[in-house]
Amino acid sequence: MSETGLLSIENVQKRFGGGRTLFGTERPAVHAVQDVTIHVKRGETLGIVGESGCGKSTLARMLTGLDRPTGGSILFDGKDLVAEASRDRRALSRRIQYVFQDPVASLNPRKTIRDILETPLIHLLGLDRAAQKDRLEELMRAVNLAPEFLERYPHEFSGGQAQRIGIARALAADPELIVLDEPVSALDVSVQAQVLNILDDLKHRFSLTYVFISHDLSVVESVSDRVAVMYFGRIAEVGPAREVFGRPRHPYTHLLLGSVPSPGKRSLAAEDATSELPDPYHPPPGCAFHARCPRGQPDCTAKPPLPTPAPHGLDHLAACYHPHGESERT
Ligand SMILES: Nc1ncnc2c1ncn2[C@@H]1O[C@H](COP(=O)(O)OP(=O)(O)OP(=O)(O)O)[C@@H](O)[C@H]1O
Repeated sequence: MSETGLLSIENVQKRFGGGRTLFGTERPAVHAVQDVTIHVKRGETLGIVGESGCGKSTLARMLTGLDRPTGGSILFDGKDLVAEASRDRRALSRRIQYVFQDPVASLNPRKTIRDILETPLIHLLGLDRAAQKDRLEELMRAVNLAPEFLERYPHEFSGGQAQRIGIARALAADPELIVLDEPVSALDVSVQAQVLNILDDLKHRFSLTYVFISHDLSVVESVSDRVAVMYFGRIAEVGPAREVFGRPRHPYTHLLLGSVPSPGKRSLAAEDATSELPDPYHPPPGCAFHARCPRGQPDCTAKPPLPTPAPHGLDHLAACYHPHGESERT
């Protein structure tokens, strides 16, 4: 794996609402993403995990230029992503692609698979007819679908096949980075494994970098080189996957891992832990996890803790005043 940084997310914020109405009253604001800093190397898979409403999709949309941050910066290959998106949206779409959660809904029902896959080949890559034909066949082979399927419509496919088409569409642009937002959550477990295998194969074959978003801990653990655990819009913990899962430092990560129903089945853990999420319009002072935290102390309510490196490694950070220590490995 190359050590070159491809994506630098620096103190990124996204606020929805806020400001004042025409009559001068304050509009309520939600801070969907706050002070998020993550670096992704070329060839790496960054997993982002957290329960519903923690800001995962908002972050994903900012990474693909669909939403603008209200603060901080996102550098893609050294260049400001927001500026690139407004200067040449098409060039950015070529390099960064997005795969959606709902495979069937994300495909235009009135278009054949050929039309769907040709669009990026023509509009983003400008390929001629002969090159399009070769590339279409290559894309179908890459996602294990027979070329005959090109003439069919999305509703004729199962969820797993439709997601493979969604992946082929992302791949058609010949991107460097693919942001996968809950790409297997809508699929049966047996089908999830097929899609994950294809993603792994494609990543190596086409030297891709992935940002893989999921509430499913076991999926994130199986695909990620690094993992960011999000809570209430912020990074609770980030580090190499084996460290975050092997010796979690943040009490929230412990809670997620501890609510695992049975060995090897972590799929519901994030959802199981969704009790008492703070009100996003009235965030608590200090650490947002404090009220649920078994290690909470009075100092936790002063101000939000900053991500701090672990004694065992500078690349394993936890935003906690009282993190679990080296001796408490799970
Ligand atoms: N367009 C919007 N306007 C106002 N608030 C929004 C908007 N989009 C998201 N939010 C709020 O921002 C917060 C983060 O939402 P987001 O969808 O990013 O979370 P998520 O982790 O992806 O959740 P899920 O898995 O349910 O999609 C939530 O409180 C949500 O209600």
